[in-house]
Amino acid sequence: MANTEERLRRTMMFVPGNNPAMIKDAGIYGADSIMFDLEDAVSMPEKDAARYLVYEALKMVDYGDAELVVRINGLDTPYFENDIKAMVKAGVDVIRLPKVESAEMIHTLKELVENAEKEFGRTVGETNLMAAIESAKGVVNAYEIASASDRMIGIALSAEDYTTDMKTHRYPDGQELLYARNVILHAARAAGIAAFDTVFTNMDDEEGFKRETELIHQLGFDGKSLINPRQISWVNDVYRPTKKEILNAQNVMAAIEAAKQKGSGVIAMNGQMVDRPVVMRAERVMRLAKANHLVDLEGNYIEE
Ligand SMILES: CC(=O)SCCNC(=O)CCNC(=O)[C@H](O)C(C)(C)COP(=O)(O)OP(=O)(O)OC[C@H]1O[C@@H](n2cnc3c(N)ncnc32)[C@H](O)[C@@H]1OP(=O)(O)O
Ligand SMILES: O=C([O-])CC(=O)C(=O)O
Ligand SMILES: [Mg+2]
Repeated sequence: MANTEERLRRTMMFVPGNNPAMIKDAGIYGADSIMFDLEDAVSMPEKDAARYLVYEALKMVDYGDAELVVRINGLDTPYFENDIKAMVKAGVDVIRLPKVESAEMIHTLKELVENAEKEFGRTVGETNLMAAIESAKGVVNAYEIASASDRMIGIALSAEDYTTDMKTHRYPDGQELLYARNVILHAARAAGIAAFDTVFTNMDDEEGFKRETELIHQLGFDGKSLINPRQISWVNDVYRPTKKEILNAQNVMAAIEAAKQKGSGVIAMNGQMVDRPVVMRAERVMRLAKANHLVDLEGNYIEE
């Protein structure tokens, strides 16, 4: 299973695959993952041009440390096979398949990706996969989808299509998404991969966006799909650990190190038991602290 703790994936920003200016500058905003879209942001007559544009960008543009994801067209379209070939040839990090409803769809994707890796001389196994779940059937089959391949790094809720399938729409309190969010989270965690929340389409509603992000952060999502660069800092604000959380994490790491010296995996700290799960949470806080430049290279808190 891919190790989802290797990298932070708080922000996965959609970039329309037919927009050269947005594609060129997509790296400057600091998204953890940049997701070029060949699917619903691109109209039918532009599919081939968008594929070519994204292929060239993947090969030519320096996006720094960002993870590079491409949302290809669905398996029910005439485009996905060419999408897979071009993106694998260009060396994309992750292929995101939309509208996934079964493990078989991931098996098909995996086979085509593997064939393309062989055809274009890439290392077999280097292309990671993820699935967007956009229907009732996808939610019901979330665990079999999440565990369908050891290339899977995550599953994402796609609430625009999902609420359409459910014959509802999106409400400010998100009640209509609660079941799907919980199922997707449990499926991802049970499979040992990442869980991503859906896009928030009103770009000017900072308050509503932050309310939704606080909810998905509380539930345990790794991050969120975004449509606009201004949403990146709003997510990072919610995911940024506080000074108190960082200092506590440092104390936990020091306490468990002291316990290890004495040959124990558990120790008491200020009346609280510190064991493996507490240490794993502390490690995640420290990763977030580093990503937010709140600690120096030795892990010491940097006072503002
Ligand atoms: C349901 C779904 O399937 S959602 C996924 C598919 N949808 C998408 O991919 C849409 C992604 N988002 C966008 O295309 C755009 O944000 C829009 C069209 C919604 C709004 O665009 P704008 O009105 O230009 O937004 P805004 O004024 O905030 O843009 C500010 C800057 O950020 C850039 N920008 C905006 N959105 C993006 C983006 N998603 N990726 C990269 N750059 C972006 C703009 O080009 C602009 O750059 P500039 O200052 O150099 O000119
Ligand atoms: O993945 C997303 O959040 C965007 C999307 O396709 C949807 O909501 O249907
Ligand atoms: Mg969709």
